[in-house]
Amino acid sequence: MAAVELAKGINSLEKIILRESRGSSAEVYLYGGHVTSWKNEAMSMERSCFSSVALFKPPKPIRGGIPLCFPQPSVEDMKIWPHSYEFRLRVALGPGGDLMLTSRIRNTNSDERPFTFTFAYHTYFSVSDISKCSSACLSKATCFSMMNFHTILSVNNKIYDNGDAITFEGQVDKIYLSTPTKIAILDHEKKRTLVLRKDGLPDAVVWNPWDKMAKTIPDFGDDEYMYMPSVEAAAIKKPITLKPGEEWRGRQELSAVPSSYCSGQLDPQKDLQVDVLQ
Ligand SMILES: O=P(O)(O)OC[C@H]1O[C@H](O)[C@H](O)[C@@H](O)[C@@H]1O
Repeated sequence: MAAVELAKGINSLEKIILRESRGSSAEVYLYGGHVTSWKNEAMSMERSCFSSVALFKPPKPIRGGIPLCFPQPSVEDMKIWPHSYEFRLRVALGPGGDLMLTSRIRNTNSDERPFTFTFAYHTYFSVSDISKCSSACLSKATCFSMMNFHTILSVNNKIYDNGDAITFEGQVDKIYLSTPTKIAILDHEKKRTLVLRKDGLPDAVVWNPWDKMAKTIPDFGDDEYMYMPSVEAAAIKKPITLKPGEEWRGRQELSAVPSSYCSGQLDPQKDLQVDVLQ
């Protein structure tokens, strides 16, 4: 049976647990509207993950899961972003265990002031150990002859290898502009594909601190960069401006499927129209 439960989480922070009738579940901390867990029991996999050393101590954000990157005014934040807004986050689990996040942000300034913001669903995915599996999977990954997992971008349900697929081989922090609405993360080790669909969020961020930077982040385990890359649906290049009363909507949907892509479904000749900022 589908169920929604309010429970105490780490450090007594309140969280909502969603359970879908076929066994999928998700957990959302009310602090930050932060999804910390998304599981699909049918496939016995954790789909998103949070750091083992994550702090659950406001006002610090929680490391991992799906932090919402948006001005979240504390008294200090209000000094640089002095606005009033209503933010409604809808978190839903679909019948197949898909996780759907819909954010609605409305300008509630009582004067005539518009405000401007950028936004991202800073999604940390749970993937296999890149360094441990790469050589084995190199030989298996006949479709792409890449390392054990990589990201490809797809257009209109057809999957295209971009010929220079994004691989995680070192520190990365890139913003891809005006990407297709669907991004797939292929994890050959786990033989599964994580699919991110987005709406209202034209850009995408790909981030992984890799080993050296990971050691400098207090709430990120030294080795966790190997298991939790971040691929984020975002609106960055063109900030969103809302006048009082106006509302913006940005949606991200995640699903997980067994990897079934093969070379016949790929067209390496197709180029993606993606600008890389850095
Ligand atoms: O440490 P955080 O504030 O959570 O940020 C972690 C990372 O998030 C994003 O992906 C940004 O593009 C990176 O520049 C940043 O380092």
